[in-house]
Amino acid sequence: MKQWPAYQALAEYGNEAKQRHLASLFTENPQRFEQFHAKLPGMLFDYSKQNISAEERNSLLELAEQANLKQWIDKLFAGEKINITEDRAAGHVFLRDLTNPKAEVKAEWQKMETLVKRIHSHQLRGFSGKPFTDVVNIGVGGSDLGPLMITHALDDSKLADAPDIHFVSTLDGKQLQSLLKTLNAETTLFVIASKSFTTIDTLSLARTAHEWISSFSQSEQGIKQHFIGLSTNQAKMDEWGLLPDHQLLFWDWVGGRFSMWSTIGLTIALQQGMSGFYAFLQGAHEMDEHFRTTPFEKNVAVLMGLIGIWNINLLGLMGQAILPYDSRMKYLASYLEQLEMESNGKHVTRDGEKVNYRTCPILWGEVGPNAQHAFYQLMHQGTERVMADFILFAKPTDQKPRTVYHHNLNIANCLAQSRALMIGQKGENPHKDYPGGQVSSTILLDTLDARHLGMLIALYEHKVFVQSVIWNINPFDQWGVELGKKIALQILQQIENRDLTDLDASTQGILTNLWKTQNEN
Ligand SMILES: O=P(O)(O)OC[C@H]1O[C@](O)(CO)[C@@H](O)[C@@H]1O
Repeated sequence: MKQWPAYQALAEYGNEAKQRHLASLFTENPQRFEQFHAKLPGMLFDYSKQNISAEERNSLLELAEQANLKQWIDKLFAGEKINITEDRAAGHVFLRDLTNPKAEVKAEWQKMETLVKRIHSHQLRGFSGKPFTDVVNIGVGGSDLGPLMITHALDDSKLADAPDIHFVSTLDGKQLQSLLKTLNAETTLFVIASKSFTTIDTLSLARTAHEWISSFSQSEQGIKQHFIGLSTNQAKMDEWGLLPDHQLLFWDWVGGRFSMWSTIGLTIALQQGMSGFYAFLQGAHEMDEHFRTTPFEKNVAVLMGLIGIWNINLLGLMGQAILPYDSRMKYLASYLEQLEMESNGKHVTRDGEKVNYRTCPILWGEVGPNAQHAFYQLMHQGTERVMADFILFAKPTDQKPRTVYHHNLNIANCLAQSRALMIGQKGENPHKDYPGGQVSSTILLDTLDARHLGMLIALYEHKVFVQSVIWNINPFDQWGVELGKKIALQILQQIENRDLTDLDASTQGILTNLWKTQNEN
């Protein structure tokens, strides 16, 4: 990044920008909103509350040109193998192009549609002949967080004949244990979602679910009706014993954290119907087209990515808050934590050189109105300078007076917080001083529905991609998660054998005390 000529100008601008107060940009320029927002149908992106001037933005746009961003976008959409460490394309964008689907994708959509119909019409039934009322998605990371977020957000518009959808992911087994207490085995269908179909978290839970169903039925064929698999690994699904028409495939060119656009989105289709799932894909495709074809200065994803670069690399901000002002977006922050930090949490360039600049910031977040009563104190008066994304939906869910009142109250709070963080206020004593100057962007979507959610998530995916290009890192692999998994398997064996050999003193000490406590009970 630092080799590009535009970076030198940016470094100087950055030092100047650190000296000014964000609020002064508004007093100096009444046209600031006009000049620092971008729009596309259904979405407005306001970045006027970022500490950036028009010249600084121009230099960022030049940096994008010099880093060959346009060529990288073309490579992404051409399906080139840009995930070099795994020798794969990153093809999630192809899943969303419904007018021009790949043959293998079309075939799988058809299979998914058939399965959804069989479940909705009660053709598919459990071991005792009863239809399914509940579906439990067993998966983790990308095989959990996307569908969890979307089905939670869209629960109000669930189809009348849709089953209730539940999610379990944690290998401690507690989530599954307490969920099973509320379910009827005769009417519960499990979806085993795993790109690799080797993840121990998912397979251990799937085995527990299988034991649970088996404790109610002796019929092998009947038990098989209760399980569906979603994976790229057909052989492993066969080995597990899944029926062929209970297997939905996707492909290695779909990354785990980009997989809810594939058959991993089955629970979304079960809740919203295939038309709802396609609306979700369509929204994402609209964002893909915007990203692919819009000049950089009006391109929301490019601007969002570049503003992140400005904040992180030139202004030194390392915390990114995600603040949706709608409780239906409860899981957005968890989802984006994986999307951004698993993608861009890298310390070497595509060529394997150690970077000499910062990459992905630390993301955290919460539904805005709750976060106001939790961590906003730090943002208003702490010592950390952070950046925030406020996400707001324009339309209330209905026109009932109480609904409209709550909606307006919510909007007022969102706007009050971004304004207070920006302008600050001098207090009667230092304890009541608000320094202000905390930067934010606001994403205003027309309404919360499948299409707009598709647009929002694709926007963040492309922002991540833009930043990866500027940082010259590969956002599509995740080698960092492997070491812990490997060590966990070794330690599990050592726990089972009560063996402390070659473990560090801390691990030995914890295990010794843990075993002692277990023996006491
Ligand atoms: O879908 P799988 O193969 O079970 O993997 C689950 C998750 O595990 C990870 O590999 C990280 O451990 C994620 O990238 C992925 O989304």
